Amino acid sequence: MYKILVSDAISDTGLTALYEHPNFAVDKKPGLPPEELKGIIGEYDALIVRSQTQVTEDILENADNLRVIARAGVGVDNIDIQAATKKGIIVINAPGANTISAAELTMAMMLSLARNIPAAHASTSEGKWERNKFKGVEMYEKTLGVIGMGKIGTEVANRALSFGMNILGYDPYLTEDRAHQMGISKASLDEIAQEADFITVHTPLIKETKGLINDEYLAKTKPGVRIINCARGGIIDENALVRALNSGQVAGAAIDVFETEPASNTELLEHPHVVVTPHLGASTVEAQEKVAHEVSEEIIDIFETQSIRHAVNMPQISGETQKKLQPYIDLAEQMGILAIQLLKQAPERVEISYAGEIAMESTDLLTRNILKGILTHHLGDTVNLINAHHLLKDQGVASNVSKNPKSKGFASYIEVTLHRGDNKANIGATILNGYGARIVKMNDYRVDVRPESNLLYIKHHDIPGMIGRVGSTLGDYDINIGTMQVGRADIGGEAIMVLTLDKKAEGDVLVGLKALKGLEDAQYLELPNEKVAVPN
Ligand SMILES: NC(=O)C1=CN([C@@H]2O[C@H](COP(=O)(O)OP(=O)(O)OC[C@H]3O[C@@H](n4cnc5c(N)ncnc54)[C@H](O)[C@@H]3O)[C@@H](O)[C@H]2O)C=CC1
Ligand SMILES: O=C(O)C(=O)COP(=O)(O)O
Repeated sequence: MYKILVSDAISDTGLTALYEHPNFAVDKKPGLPPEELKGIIGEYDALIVRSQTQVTEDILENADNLRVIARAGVGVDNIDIQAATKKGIIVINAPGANTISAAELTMAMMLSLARNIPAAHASTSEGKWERNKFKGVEMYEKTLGVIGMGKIGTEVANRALSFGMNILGYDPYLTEDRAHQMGISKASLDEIAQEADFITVHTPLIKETKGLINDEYLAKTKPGVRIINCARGGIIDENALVRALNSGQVAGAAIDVFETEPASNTELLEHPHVVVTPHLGASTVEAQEKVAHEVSEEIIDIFETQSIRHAVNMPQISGETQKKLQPYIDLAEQMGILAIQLLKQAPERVEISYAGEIAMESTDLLTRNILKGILTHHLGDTVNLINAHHLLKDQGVASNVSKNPKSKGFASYIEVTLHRGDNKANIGATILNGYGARIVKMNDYRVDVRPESNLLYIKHHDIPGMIGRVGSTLGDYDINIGTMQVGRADIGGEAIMVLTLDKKAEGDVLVGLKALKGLEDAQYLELPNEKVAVPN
């Protein structure tokens, strides 16, 4: 039974899949003080939050069983991702599920600003009739600057186009082509400052966007500009905004999100030209059901089938790339497992190279699988795909990944080399069309071995009778040989043998082999059964 803690107000309807699943038990405890959360987090396998719960490093210190933190929404700035990654905890979110709601709130805020609706409402409900005081402006033919043309920014731009606005979009990923297709203009931040009558921000809160709209930027804006923030508090410097509102440089601002929440900057909150809401962008029936439903389904998938779709601390790969990488995923981990056994000690340096078609794909997931295979040997089950890079660095191991789209004879080829001092071990592998995974290089010798559960690696001198002696020794121990491969550099020189066996070859068997004339070393290499694909 997996225990799930829901620590913010999340839609029960959206959580139905978890409530009804026999393998999951859900505890709903919204509004827990941090110390209480820290006290109980150790009991849980997954945590579901919105923006309120602050998932800090301190709280995660006690999260010994936690495998997943799910953000029922988009922004993950309330979660210490680095601390979660270090502990191997997957952080997922529900991108897209609240896009429409956030875009619609942005339009509502823009209209409220343009037509002074909240102030007019307050005055009218007090019995006043101040028709002149609340004269507004049209949005038609005005210029809207959209900073951050992601999912929400795009929906806002589309809606604003239908109001007859000219749209200037700024986003590091916005291309001329896409802007053209959408019927908007790609612009710089400065161009937006100079030309926009309304500016709305839709970026995440990250180092680059913190204080993006500050005194300096506001000084460059068109006098009388109106500013909207339905993204994250902190993208706009609140005190700078108050100064610009007081000077009249900014005619009005509509703010849904604040530097600290609940909001406490009274100068901003009480300003007559400001419209404020308490972080309501995603607060609709539809968005709340969708975000809760999405994270519930994904949590079930992660625990039941190990499939992850929206991890924030894992490489995001497209379905197409996933299909291409799939055959290599198990092979990558097998290569790591074999390479570390071959090296017989912890590596100081890991080199991974991708050649051919595979080098043209996004290979981070494969690298993580290789590193997981290597690190698990000494660090055990604490290693997973999330923390593999981190743990490698923590262990002081240098790593280098190189990619060369030119292949070395195979359509795709991966090589892993581990170094420690003068010692080195390497494994090269490929997927042969129609034949599956093959190890084609071991310690610089060419071989052709299917990765199977029981492998025997033998270093010997290239002298007559070697194969026979090894075969009969294994026979003495009742060990059947599946396949046998011999590789040698020069006739009569050093050589290797790689055998696939029907069972383990440990202890006495290795002692017996090592006693054979001409045999230098014998190593049993094991691949856990569950990591070995059914032979084809
Ligand atoms: N008020 C609310 O309740 C809600 C707020 N949000 C917030 O809205 C924001 C946007 O969400 P989505 O559109 O879903 O995310 P998204 O990831 O689809 O879009 C974000 C865009 O910002 C761009 N960006 C990053 N750095 C930038 C920079 N320095 N300058 C310009 N653009 C930059 C990215 O390239 C990306 O296209 C997030 O901060 C999210 O947390 C989302 C939902 C509800
Ligand atoms: O999804 C987001 O980024 C939001 O800001 C929504 O926050 P909430 O889930 O309403 O606390």
